[in-house]
Amino acid sequence: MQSPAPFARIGTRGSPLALAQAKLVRSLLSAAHGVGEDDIHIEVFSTGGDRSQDANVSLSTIGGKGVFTKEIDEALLSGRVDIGVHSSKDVATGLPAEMALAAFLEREDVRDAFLSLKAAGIDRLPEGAKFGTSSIRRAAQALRLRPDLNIVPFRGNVHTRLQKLADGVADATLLAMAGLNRLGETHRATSILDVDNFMPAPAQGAIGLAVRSGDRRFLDLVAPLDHAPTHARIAAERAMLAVLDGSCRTPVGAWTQEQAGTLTLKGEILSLDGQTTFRAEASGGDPQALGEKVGKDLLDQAGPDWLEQWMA
Ligand SMILES: NCc1[nH]cc(CCC(=O)O)c1CC(=O)O
Repeated sequence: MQSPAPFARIGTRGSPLALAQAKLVRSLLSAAHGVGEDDIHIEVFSTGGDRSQDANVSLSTIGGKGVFTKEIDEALLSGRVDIGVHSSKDVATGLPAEMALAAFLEREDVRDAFLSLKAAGIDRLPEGAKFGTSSIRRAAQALRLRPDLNIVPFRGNVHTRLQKLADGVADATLLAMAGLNRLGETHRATSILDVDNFMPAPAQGAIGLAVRSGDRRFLDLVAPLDHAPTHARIAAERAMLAVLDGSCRTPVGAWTQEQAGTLTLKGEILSLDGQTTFRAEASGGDPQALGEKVGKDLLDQAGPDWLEQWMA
């Protein structure tokens, strides 16, 4: 006998952070629609990003786009799951027309944390200290302040990285406060970094829900979970990133504030060594137009060949 179809099927990665996020979405869906949590299934997928993690391969080597989402996207489009739950910053710009990031939960702390068992802040690290990060944005921002730092590759889920820190693989690292908070590991942050020196990744700290664009039932189902101010901020930051080509080889930071429906978006692009920075800022009410404006301003400042010049 075939069991009845569940109310909804959620697709997620299997890391503790991804599972915590999927369970949060399940409980919110359950409350919003008055259905039991056991009627909302969580399906776990291993993505290319997860599989390459053990080998400590850098993400830029794998080649980026959707490396943490591809298998879930495919399951969504083929109808194996109905809702993909993602860290929005891991979702590529330029999604296929058949799928959409339809809702965003209220954004967590957008900032990065500094973590070290040896120094109270980045300025206190000894000359040439090992700075663990596989994020080209974090590496460039750290090198901008401390060109002497020795950047070492640092991948794996949050707990793996905390263990590597304890093992002395690096003297310090940066992690998103959002991830630490969602895992109940807030206390692991040595200090929280200011957004001017450490502008977060576009869309950092926001859980995004992907659904099939034409599937009215699930569009309606996730709608009550959408937090409009977060949605607007993420839309602006993703529009900016799309203009910059969304290359994961490009250090990009973004930070949006919202006040009474007006967004202010700050963006920056950096050279890999952190020694060149371009910044732009604008305000407006239309997230898409605002993001495109700031993105184009950054491209104009840097010149059309900036990618090639800096990445050569
Ligand atoms: N690529 C890993 C990743 N994707 C999203 C988060 C943090 C959670 C978030 O931004 O919502 C992290 C870990 C980190 O950067 O520390």
